[in-house]
Amino acid sequence: MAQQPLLSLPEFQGVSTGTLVVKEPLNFWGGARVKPKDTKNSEPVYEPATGRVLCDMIPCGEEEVDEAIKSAHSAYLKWSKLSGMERARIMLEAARIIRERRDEIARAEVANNGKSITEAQVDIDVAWQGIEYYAGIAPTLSGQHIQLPGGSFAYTRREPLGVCVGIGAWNYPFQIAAWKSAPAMACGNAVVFKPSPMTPVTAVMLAEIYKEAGVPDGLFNVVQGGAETGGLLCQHPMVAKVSFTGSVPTGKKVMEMAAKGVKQVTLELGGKSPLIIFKDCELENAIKGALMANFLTQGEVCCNGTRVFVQREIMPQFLEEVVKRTKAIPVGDPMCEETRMGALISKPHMEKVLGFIKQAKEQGAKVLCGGEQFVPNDPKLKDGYFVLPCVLDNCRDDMTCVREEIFGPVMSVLPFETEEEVLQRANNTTFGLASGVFTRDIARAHRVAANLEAGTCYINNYNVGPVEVPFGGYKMSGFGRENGQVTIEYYSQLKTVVVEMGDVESIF
Ligand SMILES: NC(=O)C1=CN([C@@H]2O[C@H](COP(=O)(O)OP(=O)(O)OC[C@H]3O[C@@H](n4cnc5c(N)ncnc54)[C@H](O)[C@@H]3O)[C@@H](O)[C@H]2O)C=CC1
Ligand SMILES: C[N+](C)(C)CCCC(=O)O
Repeated sequence: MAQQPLLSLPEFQGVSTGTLVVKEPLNFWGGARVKPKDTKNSEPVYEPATGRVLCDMIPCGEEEVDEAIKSAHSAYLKWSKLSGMERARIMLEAARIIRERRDEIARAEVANNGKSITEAQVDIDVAWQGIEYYAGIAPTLSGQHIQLPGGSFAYTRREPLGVCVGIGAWNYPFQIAAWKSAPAMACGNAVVFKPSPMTPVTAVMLAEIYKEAGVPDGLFNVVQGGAETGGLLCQHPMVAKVSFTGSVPTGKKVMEMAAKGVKQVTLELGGKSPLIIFKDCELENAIKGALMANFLTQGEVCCNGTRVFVQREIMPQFLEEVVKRTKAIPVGDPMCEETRMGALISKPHMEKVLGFIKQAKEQGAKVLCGGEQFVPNDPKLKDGYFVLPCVLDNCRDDMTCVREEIFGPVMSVLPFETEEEVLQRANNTTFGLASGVFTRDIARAHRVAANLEAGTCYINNYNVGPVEVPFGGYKMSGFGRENGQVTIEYYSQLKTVVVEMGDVESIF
């Protein structure tokens, strides 16, 4: 039965805040959208900017997860036989279609996630760039030839793993689906992706685009659901690998479940990253860097530099300027081009973030700006989950706002005196996702980068994420990498073939 592609439905065109209603099924396997079998556990999905119900998320059960995985496996058998050039051609076509439909996808993302359209467009660009990048790598995958005595030799083959599961978070729904599927597919794997139950809308768009580009049916599948569905995926015997983005506690559970089946795991977990600003920095850039490190996607970014260490001598100028610019961030309707900060993902999450700010005040922090719920004048936004971006002064290292991941628009500022002291304080955390340093002293910049315990260190910038560059954590922020050439290692395995050219020399 021919299905109309979801993207061509009128409901996805010219979407503005408060207008999108998604009725189509959001599961996808065997090359088509699939209606859920049992709707009894359905959960409402909200539009963060309005608090309105956007659609229902109907979780997949055991039978459906099994169907999706089997469909992935049959596609894997075909896809893995193609040459890298053949896979690349299809992936490049998918990247092209995403570019062409950037606006529709970005609008759907904004309706479901609440981030500003300006940011969502960049996210979609980064998604197609990831697919394009791994399309470029696919034809280069190769093994090694090793000469042995007597004319014998060995060679290695870089082979796919099989069916890979991706489990995504709600902060970058489309981009995470692309970042996980692109390297997996370039290596010849098939993918079953489960988005966060709060952002089920855009992953199925990616599935339809891959289909349109020409992947075999079943190569990229979407199953909706929460913890239970995620658990079924991690424990399924036909799954070879799980790549997870989310919180540390859930990451641990995923790792435990995967361990039972000796499945490979990539974990992209949370952070509480330090950004260190020395007095010899170019202050204008450091201020811009601090804003970029804290306020993208309403602060809901795993690698945000939320502990901003500022050398004492420049603290007054830094605070004055950062507060002025934070107050000037236009918060409101995320579909408007001028908006720079939209709504948090959910009401409970907004309350959690406001709770962190309240606790920070109780522990002695001073709110220099923001930190309150915001109700825009536009009546359709009155039930949205908006929080004004917040700068906290008088912070100490032992405060909850400095130790725990808030995942909201909250910057904690901490003074420091010396390089040695700030390095020790910056590393005094169980997380290790990212870090940043602003200084004009080249030697200091590289010394600090070498001594920070984090998977990424930005020198004189923050939160730039080119797809050519590996991204991932140290310590409890996870392991494995996304993006960059190295990620091929995490989606493939090496087979050694040993070839005897003479007779077998047996000792028996
Ligand atoms: N590192 C990052 O990028 C992110 C970090 N977070 C942090 O996590 C907090 C909670 O956010 P959540 O979305 O609830 O994160 P979460 O870690 O609970 O969920 C992430 C994904 O894992 C799935 N999941 C949940 N339990 C599972 C289980 N037992 N087995 C398999 N899959 C499971 C979820 O359905 C979702 O798709 C946030 O407030 C934030 O601090 C959240 C999202 C992204
Ligand atoms: C795109 N960038 C670099 C801001 C962060 C993406 C990582 C994430 O939070 O999932």
